[in-house]
Amino acid sequence: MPEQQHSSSSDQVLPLDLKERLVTRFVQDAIIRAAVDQAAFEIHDSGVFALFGLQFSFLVYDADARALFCPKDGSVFPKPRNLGSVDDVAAILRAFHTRLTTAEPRTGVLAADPSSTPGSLNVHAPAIFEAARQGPWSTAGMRRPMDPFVASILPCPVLKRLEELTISREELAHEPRPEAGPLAALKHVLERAGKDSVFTCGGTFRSDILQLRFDRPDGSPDRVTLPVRKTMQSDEDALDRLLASCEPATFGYQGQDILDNEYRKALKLEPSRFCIDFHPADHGILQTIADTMLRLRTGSYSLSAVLYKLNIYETSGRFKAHVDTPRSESQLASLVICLPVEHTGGQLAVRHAGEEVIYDWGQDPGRLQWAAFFSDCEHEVLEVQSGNRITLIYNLYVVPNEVRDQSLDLETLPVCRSIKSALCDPRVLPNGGLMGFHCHHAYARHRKSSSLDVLACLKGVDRQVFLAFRQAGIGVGIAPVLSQIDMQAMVNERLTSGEGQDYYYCDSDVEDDEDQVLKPRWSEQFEQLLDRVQDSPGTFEIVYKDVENMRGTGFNTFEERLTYTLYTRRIRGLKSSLLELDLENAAKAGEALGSASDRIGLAQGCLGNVQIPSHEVREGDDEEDELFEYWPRVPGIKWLNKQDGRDSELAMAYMKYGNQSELEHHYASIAIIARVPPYGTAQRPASVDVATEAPTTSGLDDEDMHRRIVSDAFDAK
Ligand SMILES: O=C(O)CCC(=O)C(=O)O
Ligand SMILES: [Fe+2]
Repeated sequence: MPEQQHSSSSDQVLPLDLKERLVTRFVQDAIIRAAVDQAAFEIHDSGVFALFGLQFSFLVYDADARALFCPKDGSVFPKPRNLGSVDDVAAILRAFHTRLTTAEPRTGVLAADPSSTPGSLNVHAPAIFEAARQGPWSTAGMRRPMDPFVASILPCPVLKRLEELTISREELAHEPRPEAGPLAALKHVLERAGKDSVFTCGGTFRSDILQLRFDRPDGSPDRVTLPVRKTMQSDEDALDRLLASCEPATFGYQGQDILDNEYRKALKLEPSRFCIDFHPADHGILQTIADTMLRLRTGSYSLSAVLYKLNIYETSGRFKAHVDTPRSESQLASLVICLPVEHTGGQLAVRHAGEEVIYDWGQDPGRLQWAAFFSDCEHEVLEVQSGNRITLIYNLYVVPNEVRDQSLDLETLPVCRSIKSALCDPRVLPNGGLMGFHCHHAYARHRKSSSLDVLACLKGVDRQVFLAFRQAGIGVGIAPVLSQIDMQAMVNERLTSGEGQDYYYCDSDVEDDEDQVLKPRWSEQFEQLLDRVQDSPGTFEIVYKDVENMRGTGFNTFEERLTYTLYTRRIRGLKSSLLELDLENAAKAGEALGSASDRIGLAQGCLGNVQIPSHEVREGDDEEDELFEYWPRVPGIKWLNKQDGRDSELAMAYMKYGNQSELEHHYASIAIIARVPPYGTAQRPASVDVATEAPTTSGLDDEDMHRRIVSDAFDAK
């Protein structure tokens, strides 16, 4: 947004006493937390807030002067550079206050006039305005009543945004101190990129008159013209006949089709029983989705839309929170097109990682309106208040045209720059090793086999991370992981069931083969393991540290934590798949996932059907040896983020509430694993200039290097 709009003549001028109140209160309470690259916010009981902009050369800090992240150069430093004390902050805020003159009427953002702010506090409101505009937002969930005046000048979008971004004093007190060290900046960028990544987008357009043809229950053809002309009784009658031709819509609950009006009150028509003279590709919708949600240009892939259902929600219709059942591994997103039929209510809420976007289509019944979202995102149709909400549902599949994303300018992505600069840092994995990133999205997997083209299907920030490593010439693959909740459940189960269960092999192929099923008794097992581990001190330290690091994660005893570590290492270590990964190109990466799936198995849904490569167990081998081989020698993967956020979503538990009962495909949590060569070797980037050409992969062909990295990774010294 151009800057001159901040001070447009329609802006409201704040009364002085409010300004005083705002600022006095604010300064008194000045615990201002560094935000990332857009704004820092603070809301107080009175609804007072402040915004700080993009151009901070320093960051405001709390009284404890914790480590800060500086968005300008990505550095993280333990103490503020430019600020001495809270008083300094207060002085700057006072200067800001004198210039706090306007409220942008549409967004309600209070703005300082950028031209008159002191250089040290160069508030760049456009970015803030942009963030605030990204609505629509709802005020649901507001924690505190707003000052009435502030409320009157702040429409919902900003309230919601501020509410989301606000960090209360209490929360701040409990926040872990920001991590220092060479990877801190990268971790921060990744965290933010995950939060900022677009998981849904929508739009609206005026369409021609549409003809929706459908089969009546007796099979005879019929049709309705849209938009329904209010004055035409024949249109209304046709709509009634359409309603009468639909069936009640079920939903999938734990593998069964359930009809439950409390959960889903809707009518549906199968695509075999209707057709419409409209296709989303004709209106540029697919292109917009590809541009916005994938940020990749065409050429490397296409999106294809396959009509899935027609849904009708009459008054009081709804569909509570669910995650769409994936129809194939290449299903990337779901598209909802709202047909021009009058209704109110029935908003579509789409959620991911704590963010929510609401589409309210009742306002403009003359237009076609649409929303797309990544299929692993939870969504919900709120209750329809009046009229009929009629939607077409499409599944969006990705169809790769060629393997590489040649058209992507990676240097435009902060994630790519940060990964590159971390790789150039000699302190980061100086001897090489594995670096891991837990994907923000879940991915559809086929239960039995996988032919997934990983790159084509990666979503949002996950895609950026994968590409960034590859662009830097680093071998990178993906691996299935179990969620912490799954692990917790499994660990508890194992610990409480006296008899060990078939926990090493749950693969139905090997289930019946008694010889291949290990049935340890945990305590003895642990003791033996510990003995073994303690014999090799280097290894023990690594493992012990990992186990200890899990304090506070819900695993209370050492034994629980060790069990967890054992599991996760066995899954995440992925010894055999990583050894065989040859991931210079995406096609191979696709294969690698497939083979990883065959050999390692997957954490399936929330119940964690853990499989261990059956071919790895040679008959007659000592079980202890097997165990030892899998576990203690695998040193830790350097994780760039925590595996969090998704556990609380329905994504992993969609098998509880899907839009369909069939479970051929399921969502799996996956991680991106990069094999980082030792610092100083030719295969490791040494300069932060991000190459814009296609990556050189010659380094990765170096067999010796490959072996060395892998053996470094697995044979702890
Ligand atoms: O009709 C809608 O807006 C969404 C329907 C939906 O989520 C589904 O059919 O799975
Ligand atoms: Fe759905």
